[in-house]
Amino acid sequence: MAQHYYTVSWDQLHRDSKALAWRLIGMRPFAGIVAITRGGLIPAAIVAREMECRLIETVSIVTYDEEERGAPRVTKPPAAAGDGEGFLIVDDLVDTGATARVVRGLLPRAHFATVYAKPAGKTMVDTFITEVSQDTWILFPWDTEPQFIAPLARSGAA
Ligand SMILES: O=P(O)(O)OC[C@H]1O[C@H](OP(=O)(O)OP(=O)(O)O)[C@H](O)[C@@H]1O
Ligand SMILES: Nc1nc2[nH]cnc2c(=O)[nH]1
Ligand SMILES: [Mg+2]
Repeated sequence: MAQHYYTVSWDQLHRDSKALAWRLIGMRPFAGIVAITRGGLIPAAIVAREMECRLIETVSIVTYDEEERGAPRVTKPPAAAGDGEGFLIVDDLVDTGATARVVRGLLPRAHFATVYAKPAGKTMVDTFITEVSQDTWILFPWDTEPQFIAPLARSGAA
């Protein structure tokens, strides 16, 4: 179980994904983007919009069940990205790097970008925006919803 949680709002995800696009835009024109589903879908859409890229491919890979890690399982390989030459891979985050290792094996020549990164996996990606500690679990807006919190005075703090 994670020691800390880092909650990312829709606004923040949009800002951080745009920052990723800023970082990538000068690198080279990419022929297309490969989104790693599901987590990479929304960051990939934001990056694609900023880079005016209209060719989006997907690779589907399942590594976690909530916070429980398993062996990465490819449920749909990328169909039209060859060996990755000229393509940009986008995922929401790299944690241990296990998912990235498998996708790099499928698309060895692609540029790999994530919005968030943890220390154990960050060397697996070429570009990322924000680093969090290894014992932090990132909570994305699609995994959360606002809820009522009791006033401090009722919590025994006063
Ligand atoms: O670096 P790793 O330790 O491999 O972890 C990173 C991967 O884990 C999450 O995917 P997940 O397997 O939860 O599937 P999802 O994208 O469908 O939520 C996340 O979206 C990354 O793809
Ligand atoms: N939502 C989420 N999925 C993950 N998969 C691997 N690490 C994480 C994380 O920190 N947050
Ligand atoms: Mg994922």
